[in-house]
Amino acid sequence: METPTSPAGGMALARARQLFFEEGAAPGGLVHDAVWRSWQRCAAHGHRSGEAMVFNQVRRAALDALLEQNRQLITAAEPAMRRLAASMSGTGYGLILTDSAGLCVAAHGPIASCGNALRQALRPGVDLSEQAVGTNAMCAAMVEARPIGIFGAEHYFAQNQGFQCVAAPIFNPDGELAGAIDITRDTPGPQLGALSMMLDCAAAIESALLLQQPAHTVIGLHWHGGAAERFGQALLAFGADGEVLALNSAARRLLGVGAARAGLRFRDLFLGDYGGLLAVLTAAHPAQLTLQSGLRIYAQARTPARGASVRAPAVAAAPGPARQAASPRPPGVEFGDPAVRQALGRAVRAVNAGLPVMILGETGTGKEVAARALHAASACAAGPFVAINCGAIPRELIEGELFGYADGAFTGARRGGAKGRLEEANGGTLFLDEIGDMPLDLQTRLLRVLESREVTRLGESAPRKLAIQLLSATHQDLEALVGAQRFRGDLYYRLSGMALTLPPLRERGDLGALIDTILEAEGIDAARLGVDARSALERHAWPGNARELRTALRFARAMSDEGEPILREHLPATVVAALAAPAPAASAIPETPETPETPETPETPELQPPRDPVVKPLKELERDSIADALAGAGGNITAAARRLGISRATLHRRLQRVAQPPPSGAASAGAG
Ligand SMILES: Nc1ncnc2c1ncn2[C@@H]1O[C@H](COP(=O)(O)OP(=O)(O)OP(=O)(O)O)[C@@H](O)[C@H]1O
Repeated sequence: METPTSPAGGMALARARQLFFEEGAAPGGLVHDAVWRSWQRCAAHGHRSGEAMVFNQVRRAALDALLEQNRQLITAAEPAMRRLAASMSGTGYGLILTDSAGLCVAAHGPIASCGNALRQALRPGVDLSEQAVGTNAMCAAMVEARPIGIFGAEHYFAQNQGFQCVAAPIFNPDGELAGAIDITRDTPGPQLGALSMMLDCAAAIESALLLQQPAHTVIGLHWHGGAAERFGQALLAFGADGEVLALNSAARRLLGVGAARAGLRFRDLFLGDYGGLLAVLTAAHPAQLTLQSGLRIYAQARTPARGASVRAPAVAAAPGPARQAASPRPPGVEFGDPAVRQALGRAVRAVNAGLPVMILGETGTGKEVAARALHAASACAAGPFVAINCGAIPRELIEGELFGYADGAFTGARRGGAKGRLEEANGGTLFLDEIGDMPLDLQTRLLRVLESREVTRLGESAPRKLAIQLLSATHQDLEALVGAQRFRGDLYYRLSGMALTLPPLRERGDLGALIDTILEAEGIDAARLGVDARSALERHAWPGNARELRTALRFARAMSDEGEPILREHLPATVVAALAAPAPAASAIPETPETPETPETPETPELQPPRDPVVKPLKELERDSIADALAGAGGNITAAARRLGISRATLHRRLQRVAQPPPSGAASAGAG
């Protein structure tokens, strides 16, 4: 009688009800103990078995709040519920997801074929707690922390005795009760399959809940290295230093970990260290791990559904967790696109949880802008923001620049030594831009610093403590670089606690708002932008992304008279060229005949060899702006790049280009 997953015998149950409800006596072994305990709780609420009960739904405003509070659970349950709904179709079963208080937060059901009572229960917002509707499977399963079936007369209220229900509890990655999943019908009959389906469904929801959490690595565990598909079941999420961030129930069972896991680390569970696991972990092949008991088990990298894994740098624009962190929006920056806003909000949460965030995106998508915004929205906002462009520092200077040096460490070393950029970032954020360009030997050194959280200056032996928040960015495919052994896999894992992917401008939905924001930031009155010019901007594909847009608006300002309208002809040729390209429809006539015909849109917004007269001022303008910026910054490349709103690497590239003679046959535009 201890496993209430099948109904107690009819005679025994009738006698149990008589004993409990009429004689006030214990039903002994005539009913499952879990059912009896539930009856006792219902009696303690003051209910009588024969009284009329109703399925009450919370009010509209409370329903919205309830669904919002449980968004993470609902989102995690949605795929499994959809699949189950398909296999239940035509069977008379309904499917209910409740929160931990027994309130229905999602339901699927055969509305047409089921009876009125079940129809009433199958609505989000209905209070299905024991206090409201008496003994039921979801509440019993949550109280007993195991799957339970409640059949017919096991229900406390006589009115509910037509129900047959089976439920399994759902625990969140902290081991706390999140809710229950339940399958119910109002016709008698065998319950074959219901229990196992609820168990599997609860496990799938728990895994989905875990995969919603930002984590450095999520691994799937199993005791044998055979069937790869089983690696999804016991999941374990680690932070960047091997701290256990989350486990699902299957992992708790496998590892014998209870709800409390504060301070639990990789080495408390396994022999060896976390870095060792990272070195061998792949999604394709099981890696062997040894438990502290000496037993061997197998681990594989899991690719989470969204955003939070080392193996999945892409951040999908899927609905996020219930408690969204506010997306940062510093002045002069536009993150109006919902996918970008959501991804940034998640990244703020990751940063504040101590996870390093790797920002991915094409050139000019705003990776540095995003890094600064994350810093400004983080708990370290009061500390320094130190950006290092790993591709721009000359090879021979990089070590000293990053790690600092002691007095007399090398010829020309500053007296008294100097702090490196890493030390400068202490208490704040270190932003490693163009991380894919970092030389391999420095990657090794950087990895050591990040793991030990200590830095040793060149020529010194005593390490200094470092407390930094880590952000990095690249436009390269780092996984491919790891595959080609040009980037260390362990450093990649160390840096990508969460990947934040910035979409290219052509895929963003906030181009109009971004144009206005940049106009304002550049001090250009938005009213000056003519309709034709705006529509040209809106139709351009922006291969150079936000940077190209900013440059185009600066160009338009330079080409137009102060206070006069900005027209299409004031825009760079590359932008209006898009309009001159053949339209898919019959007519390829440009909107304004005076627009000069320009060649097809070049791949990058940067200067192409001058091919028509309109390109000439652009190149001259670039050379002049660079010269101005360098003059204003006293010749300092970093400061000049900052003035121009470009990275140091880009400035180096552009300096080289403007210094080059024009290609033969081209107009002598701007080569200085
Ligand atoms: N969200 C935004 N709102 C306003 N301006 C933006 C935004 N994103 C980028 N920009 C502008 O675009 C330019 C390029 O931004 P940023 O340097 O951050 O790009 P990036 O992706 O780091 O480029 P790269 O890969 O070449 O280093 C800057 O002038 C910046 O001000």
